[in-house]
Amino acid sequence: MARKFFVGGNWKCNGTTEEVKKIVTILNEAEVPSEDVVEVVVSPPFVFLPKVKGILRPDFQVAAQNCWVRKGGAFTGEVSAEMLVNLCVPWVILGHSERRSLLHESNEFVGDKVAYALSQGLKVIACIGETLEQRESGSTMDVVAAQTKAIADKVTNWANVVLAYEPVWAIGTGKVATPAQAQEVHLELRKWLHDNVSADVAASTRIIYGGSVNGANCKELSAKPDVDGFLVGGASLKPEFIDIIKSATVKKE
Ligand SMILES: O=C(CO)COP(=O)(O)O
Repeated sequence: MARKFFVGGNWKCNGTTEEVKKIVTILNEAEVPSEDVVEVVVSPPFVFLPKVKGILRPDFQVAAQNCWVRKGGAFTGEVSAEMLVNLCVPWVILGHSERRSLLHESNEFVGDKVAYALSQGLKVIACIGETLEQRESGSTMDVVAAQTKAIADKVTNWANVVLAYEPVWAIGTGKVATPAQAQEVHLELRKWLHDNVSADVAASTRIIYGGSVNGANCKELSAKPDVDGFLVGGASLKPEFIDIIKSATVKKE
């Protein structure tokens, strides 16, 4: 089954009303491949979501950067999956490494969040990835397999899940994984899905790469057979995000 290229823009905790307008204007004026070729999802901070959704071109979608693990209620400061559904926000990013490390979100907590968000009808960009220390000690695959297993243990239907492999050492560092490094982990993850979930899920689930992706390095990465798109941080706030979207048409090796 062909996997449609997916490009996510994670704006993280950035932007003012003015900057948000500017970014959306750039996106809206860009000529990019059609929705049949590439799925584009931008993820502003919660407070800008309704605004961005209201002015963004209809062929692009929005994602929240997080949501609460269960039904909303007395959880000060949290935003529930139900609220996102109510606002017609179709996607949510869960398990980002910044939340795993800074806010101590465990594999199990992320797995619960993914399952709950899916149960409410959201589509999920689920993030996994190893630290530099883990890579250097040779445990990359063990780490990403454990993170994926915590999700797989709670999820039965993978149709609305995109798996984002984001090595922590590559995030915001300018130190992008080589295309060979990304391909190696993506292929291993696909094998893991094949052996532990199903052949269908392995073949159809999009595995996207994140970590210092920019307009210059995206083409080489997107040529790799198991790189089904990107989750972009810093460069998603700049005009080069358009070049990254366009890398959807790069021929696979
Ligand atoms: O964390 C990321 C996307 O979620 C990647 O961030 P950078 O592209 O800024 O390295």
